[in-house]
Amino acid sequence: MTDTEKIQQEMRQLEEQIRYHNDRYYNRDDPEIDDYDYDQLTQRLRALEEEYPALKSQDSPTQMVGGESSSQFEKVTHAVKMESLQDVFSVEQVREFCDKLQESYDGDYVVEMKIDGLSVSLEYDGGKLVRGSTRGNGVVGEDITVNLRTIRSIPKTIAFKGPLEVRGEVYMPKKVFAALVKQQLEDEEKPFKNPRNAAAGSLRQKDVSITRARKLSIFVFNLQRIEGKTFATHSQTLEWLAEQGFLVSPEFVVCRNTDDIVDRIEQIGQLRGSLAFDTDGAVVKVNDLHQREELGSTAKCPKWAVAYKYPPEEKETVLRDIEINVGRTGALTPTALFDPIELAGTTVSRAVLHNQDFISEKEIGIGDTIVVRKAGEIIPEVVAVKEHAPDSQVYTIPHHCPACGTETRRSEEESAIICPNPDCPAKIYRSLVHFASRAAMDIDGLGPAIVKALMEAGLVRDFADLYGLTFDQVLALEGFKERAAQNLIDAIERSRHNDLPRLLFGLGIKNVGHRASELLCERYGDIDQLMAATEEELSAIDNIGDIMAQNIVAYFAQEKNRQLIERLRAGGVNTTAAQSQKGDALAGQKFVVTGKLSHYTRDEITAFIKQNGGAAASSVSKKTSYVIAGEDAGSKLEKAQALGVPVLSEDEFLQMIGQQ
Ligand SMILES: NC(=O)c1ccc[n+]([C@@H]2O[C@H](COP(=O)([O-])OP(=O)(O)OC[C@H]3O[C@@H](n4cnc5c(N)ncnc54)[C@H](O)[C@@H]3O)[C@@H](O)[C@H]2O)c1
Ligand SMILES: [Zn+2]
Repeated sequence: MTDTEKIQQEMRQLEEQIRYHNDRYYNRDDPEIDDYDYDQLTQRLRALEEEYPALKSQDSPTQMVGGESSSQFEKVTHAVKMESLQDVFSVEQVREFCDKLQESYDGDYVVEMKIDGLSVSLEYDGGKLVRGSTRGNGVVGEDITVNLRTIRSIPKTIAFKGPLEVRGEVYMPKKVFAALVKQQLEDEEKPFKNPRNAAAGSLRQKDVSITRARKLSIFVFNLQRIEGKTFATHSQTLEWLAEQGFLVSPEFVVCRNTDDIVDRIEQIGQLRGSLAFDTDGAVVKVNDLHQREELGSTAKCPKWAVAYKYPPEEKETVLRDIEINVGRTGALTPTALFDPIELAGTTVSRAVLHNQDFISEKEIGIGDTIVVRKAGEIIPEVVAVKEHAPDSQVYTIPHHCPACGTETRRSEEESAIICPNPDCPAKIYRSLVHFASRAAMDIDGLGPAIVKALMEAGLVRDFADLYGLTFDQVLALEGFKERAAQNLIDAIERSRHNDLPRLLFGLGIKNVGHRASELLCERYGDIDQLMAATEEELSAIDNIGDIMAQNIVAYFAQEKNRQLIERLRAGGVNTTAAQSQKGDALAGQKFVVTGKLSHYTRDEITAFIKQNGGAAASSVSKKTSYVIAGEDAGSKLEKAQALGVPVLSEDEFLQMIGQQ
């Protein structure tokens, strides 16, 4: 291979890697690598493209903004392109940027915090919020108005009555993120990696109640478009937007020269750990709006701004021990315990080591000096071994389960070491904790410590045993007074009446999360129907994959599990679903409900649509199959008539689904 060919090959490989990570990050909200490592890839590709312009691909990912819009949402074409930012990784590069600008510009700059969230556009007209959308690929984004309406810090009405579009960053406060991850770990769900992905995953949701529960917030950082008013500088627009009720870029500072800019970047760097939100950099912007126009943009970024990215903080410490925990599925997970260090504003002394491959690859041994990194709010991770201890050996996960002594084995599919014993007390313990957790059966007061006590007293060996517990048995446990014992018995009693998705999730069938449980229960009215379902039937349901279908069938094929279900039923636990789907009569059809209805509320009608396999949208388009119009239906009805979309009365719709 010639040198040129080698470079070309490297470039194509980098493009492919970057595209893969873009998809995980933007489209699936589930990145595999952290931003720092991702930025290394793009920097390398950009450097090669600059050096060898002839080898650069037409559609190189360095020229593209963000991701694709999901077909789950209506598309929105942005009136003003939502650009990305050119980023730099050293203060020298910030100076270069300013020096170059100052050849033609001698005005002020604004330095802002770069909030690590998700970019959105908000459009107002007549003083009302009329539409909100994601950035998407910068030109076409997704209509997420209903989701954005759940965010309290987004004003729904403003004093200004003209057309207005602003751009802001939706984020999840650090505290909310920490609580969410804690809950996800308790429920043994895959936790979000950082607040940015949590915000994106919460916002791009079909189920608006999830968005609402996630307590997102926003900072508005740009005036995209306005009619009937003009401004001279960016800082004036931010001040005016604040008067209109927007939360604008926090503590933005106007700087006169490069030294002030650099000082401010350093100050923000100091502040980052103590802020209530996650930041991944500082943005330097030309303040003069006329100058911005003059400077214009590249294919992807404005030329009047630059984003400085802070390096992730890394520290050295000594690895003192490795703790092994046996999870619900039997996987032995190793956790590093090291001398406490301060990282990104918090004290850390633990980091997950994932699996044996991770440990072997990095040659991690107890006593070694290790490097630990934490980028913003990201869970701390061991980057490398800095120095091996003199007698250090690469750690191996034990060959026997620390909880039951059974010989462990390697599960290739998860590259995990697992305890194969179905009666392993550690597994039972974790399953019971999961079963009782908030997202599952929600048995208040049945936390890890009580589960342990019940197991040690020999009272509980599986879920069904919980429903045979008596007041006297609980009272006899150490530390239980009458009141507490009664509360626990009452909470167990309440859980008998839970809807089926909770029970299903609580069973802990591999890969069957909270959402999947709901989907399954919409399709199957009770557990017997679900138990009778075949793999083909299950995997035909939207969002239920082949593997999940296999796991469900395998779970119910086991005699032991079938008996467990019978015993739960005998213990009075509800096994029917309240919200089961009646059919798929409306499959593939899209409805818009408008006006005042007489028999049902709009939400109820929407629920009927969904139960029958249809989809409900908030705005009428050519793709709308029917508009269901009640009394006083306004503009949506007019639009339907203009587009020739069929209009149904409430009664007609109810007849259609066999309700009348
Ligand atoms: N880990 C991964 O796999 C992966 C994959 C793709 C992208 N990424 C990360 O995503 C980023 C690239 O994404 P990008 O194109 O959105 O660029 P960017 O995040 O570097 O910068 C642009 C964004 O900054 C936001 N922003 C926040 N505060 C702002 C402020 N005060 N003023 C102006 N803008 C502000 C805007 O929403 C804008 O969209 C990089 O940090 C990269 O590391 C990571
Ligand atoms: Zn075991």
